[in-house]
Amino acid sequence: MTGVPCMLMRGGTSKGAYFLAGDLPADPCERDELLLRVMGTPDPRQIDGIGGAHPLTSKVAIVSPPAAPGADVDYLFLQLGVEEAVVSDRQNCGNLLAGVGPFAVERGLVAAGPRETSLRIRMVNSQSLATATFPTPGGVVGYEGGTAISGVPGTAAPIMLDFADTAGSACGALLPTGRVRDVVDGVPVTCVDNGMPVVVAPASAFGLTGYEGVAELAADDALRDRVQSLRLKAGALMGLGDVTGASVPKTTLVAPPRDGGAISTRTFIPLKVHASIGVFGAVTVATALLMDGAVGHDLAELPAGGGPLAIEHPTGRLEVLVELDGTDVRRASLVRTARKLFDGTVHPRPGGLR
Ligand SMILES: O=C(O)/C=C(\CC(=O)C(=O)O)C(=O)O
Repeated sequence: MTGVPCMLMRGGTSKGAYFLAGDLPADPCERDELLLRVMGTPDPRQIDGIGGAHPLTSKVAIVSPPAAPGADVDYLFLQLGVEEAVVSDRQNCGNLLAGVGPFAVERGLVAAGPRETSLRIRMVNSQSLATATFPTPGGVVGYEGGTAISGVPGTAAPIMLDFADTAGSACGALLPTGRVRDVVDGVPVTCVDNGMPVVVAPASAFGLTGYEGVAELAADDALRDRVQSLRLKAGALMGLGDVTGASVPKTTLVAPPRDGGAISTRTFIPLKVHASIGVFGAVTVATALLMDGAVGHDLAELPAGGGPLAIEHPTGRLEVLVELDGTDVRRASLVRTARKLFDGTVHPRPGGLR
């Protein structure tokens, strides 16, 4: 194989390579090996590939016609390592999800509506459904618009994402330990999965304010070790087994809001500090905030009468609406943007990983 049709897109605050499943090897091992060569993994700079040398820019979306009724397209997300030759399908990515609808229209997998298009997307990683609604003026994807999202310069067309069945995406239950609060390594935590397995812990338990900058947190090796120890134990409690090399669970340190939002967050994915927060990460943290007794509930400023929660993060805020009925999730929704960066043929580095 010399070249593979590929579209590079920004999806929300991430960037990834989008492929039609039919353009990639059917065998998952062959496919993953090819994708590592496409991204330039393993290499801290990914200099011989199209990866951006960070987990948020070392991502792949694979889109295909639906394998079962109930969806318009299927979307498999793969997280590729940067320094390590690993490919993981153990988590969703709600940021790349934003680009899936536009990509499916661009590739002719689905017909666009005359003004906007609504697609049901099966997130194969968790077998859950998302509905994406985005502008398609004149039957073509409109990327331009007036919607700003924190962490991305400028504005673009809004992409509405709605979720109905994301609880227990990777762990099988919203509260995978069976409790709303646990104590791990002496730290009170809430282990929760509403689209992303997350360990929510108070920043104060780590001697932090929770408002530190990304560079400061990233330079703190002792903190990194404590986060790893916490997530290893919490991951086992959540039924995820040995998560040493896994991309989940994430850890989010929470503190009272200070910019008019619901909560302040600093998130580790799983050990690198996130410049903002993932989509499902934010949905999951917002879900915890709404539960009596959960870590974060007592620190949060919740809007009287419900409504969207603004999750503050190092580069702004992400607003998510989560509707709970006790510990049953009714729905979640939020807005993202996406942009086509290039469409062409990617030429992977020739075979052999090392
Ligand atoms: O947590 C991560 O690895 C980062 C993500 C994943 C994501 O989007 C999500 O949580 O839905 C991101 O910011 O893209």
